[in-house]
Amino acid sequence: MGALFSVAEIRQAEQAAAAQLAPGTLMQRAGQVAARIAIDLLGETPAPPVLVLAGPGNNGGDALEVAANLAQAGVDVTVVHLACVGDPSAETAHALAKARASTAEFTDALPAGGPWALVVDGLFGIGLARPVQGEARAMIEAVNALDCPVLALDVPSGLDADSGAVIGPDGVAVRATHTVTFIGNKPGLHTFGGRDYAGEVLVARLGIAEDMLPGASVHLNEPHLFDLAFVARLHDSHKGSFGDVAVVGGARGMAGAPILAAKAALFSGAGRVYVASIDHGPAYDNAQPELMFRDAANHNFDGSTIVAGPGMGDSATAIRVLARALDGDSPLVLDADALNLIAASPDLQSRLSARHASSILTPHPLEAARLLGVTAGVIQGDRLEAAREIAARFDAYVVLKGSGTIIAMPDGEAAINPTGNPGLASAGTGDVLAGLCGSLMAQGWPARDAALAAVWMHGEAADRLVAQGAGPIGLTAGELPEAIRAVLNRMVAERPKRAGQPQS
Ligand SMILES: NC(=O)C1=CN([C@@H]2O[C@H](COP(=O)(O)OP(=O)(O)OC[C@H]3O[C@@H](n4cnc5c(N)ncnc54)[C@H](OP(=O)(O)O)[C@@H]3O)[C@@H](O)[C@H]2O)[C@@H](O)CC1
Ligand SMILES: Nc1ncnc2c1ncn2[C@@H]1O[C@H](COP(=O)(O)OP(=O)(O)O)[C@@H](O)[C@H]1O
Ligand SMILES: [K+]
Repeated sequence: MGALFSVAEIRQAEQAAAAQLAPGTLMQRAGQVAARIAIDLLGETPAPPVLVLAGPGNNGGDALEVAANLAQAGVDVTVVHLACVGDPSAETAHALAKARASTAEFTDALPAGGPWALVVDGLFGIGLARPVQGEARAMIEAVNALDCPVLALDVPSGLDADSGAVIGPDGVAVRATHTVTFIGNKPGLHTFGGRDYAGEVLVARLGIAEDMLPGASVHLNEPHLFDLAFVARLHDSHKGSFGDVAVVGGARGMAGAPILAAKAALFSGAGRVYVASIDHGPAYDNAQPELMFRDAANHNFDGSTIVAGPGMGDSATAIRVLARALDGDSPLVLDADALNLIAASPDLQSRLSARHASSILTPHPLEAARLLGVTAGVIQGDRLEAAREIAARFDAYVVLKGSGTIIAMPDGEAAINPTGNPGLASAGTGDVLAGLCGSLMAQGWPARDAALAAVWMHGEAADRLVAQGAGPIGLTAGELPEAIRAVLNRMVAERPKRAGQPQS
């Protein structure tokens, strides 16, 4: 469930399965299932014609199978086929003959006509190895200017199925409304550009048994991954039962960031929440009088889960307090300035690597780039790999934020988050996420489950706010904690009643 496979893994499974099947079977199955999806998308109204774009390789072969199937079902189909330089594969040649023999109409260039009821994108799949140029590029640009549904076969043409990056430099990719992806789901459809280019993703296994695929180390982040950590509260409990969170931050002029993190901790159930200010913070917060304010330099963090970084600055005090937090035994969430300070200091890095207690790091791509000494472009070019590398380097749980947030574990396991929306692209939402991670750990959640659940619920809360009309435009970080509270309570209520300690 929710497994994601690399292109190399898919290729291996494809070869193993093809060896046991009559030639062309997988392509024919791909064509049949995609044609059925296309017919569903067309609906029942007498539809205008469908445009099928078939590239030079086997992705084009799939498209030709779709064209033949649609034509056979009585759909009016126009095909543009980019012939390959050498000979096509036997199965593609067979699909071409079949489509040619059908009622599908072939043209050499993209017809100016339309409107199209649907475009089927079978230009390139997982075999694309260089930026799309020339005629194919012009076709992709033309398709992206249309406003009809676009069904991509396997992968939107131009997108890297491993990373979600448009294959570049200066590449283009099809913006599909739907993608039917073959054999197994792929990480690049869900992170970075993936969510924008792939649209709704449907997986067609093509009859390949699960045991032909390797055990996946990457999954979509879904609640079943962290289900056991939800526990109902016992009546006989008190504030000490649900842990203390201390948010360290709030250098001069940045007092709001730790308050957002602290508010998230409070609204997600931490028993007591402190704001430990770096630079003589406020005495109390009028809007949130439950929060307790302390001076970070003199605060005793023993027994608290620490969330360090929001608005922390880079003063000598910030560095001293961070070093103390790293050396201690408290579970730790490291965000924002805490990550920047660590990136700039080999000493803090070795303190982080040497920790025995759990650490969750929540970098956005630029903070991740500083941690690895590369550019944000390099991080985005392979988000999965970057998150895993940081996790391995610091023996920590890593949340690499952005569309399709990656959660990477120190053992190499990783997840890609499907919830959330661009309403989260505003200042302060990351502080809320850090506070939520800390709150779950303070309540006894293992770091792995805390990271997975916090990211999922943070995104789900934003999705619900958007459904209520509170975004994506103008969604504010301060609205998230209440929405997160609703998500969390619903999730606990919906699950079998289990009281006591969260389990991994
Ligand atoms: N094999 C199977 O059993 C099954 C495979 N399946 C399907 O096959 C797909 C993979 O097919 P694939 O390996 O043929 O690669 P594909 O994605 O069509 O692209 C390669 C072609 O594009 C060309 N090309 C590359 N870059 C280019 C550029 N910039 N501009 C122009 N041309 C460029 C490249 O040319 P070359 O580099 O060789 O010169 C080659 O001709 C997979 O995604 C799935 O849909 C399913 O049917 C299930 C069963
Ligand atoms: N387009 C998007 N889609 C989904 N989530 C997003 C998007 N943009 C930002 N987010 C989420 O919003 C949060 C932003 O965090 P961050 O960049 O640290 O901002 P800040 O430091 O201002 O709080 C992260 O959880 C990130 O994953
Ligand atoms: K495609």
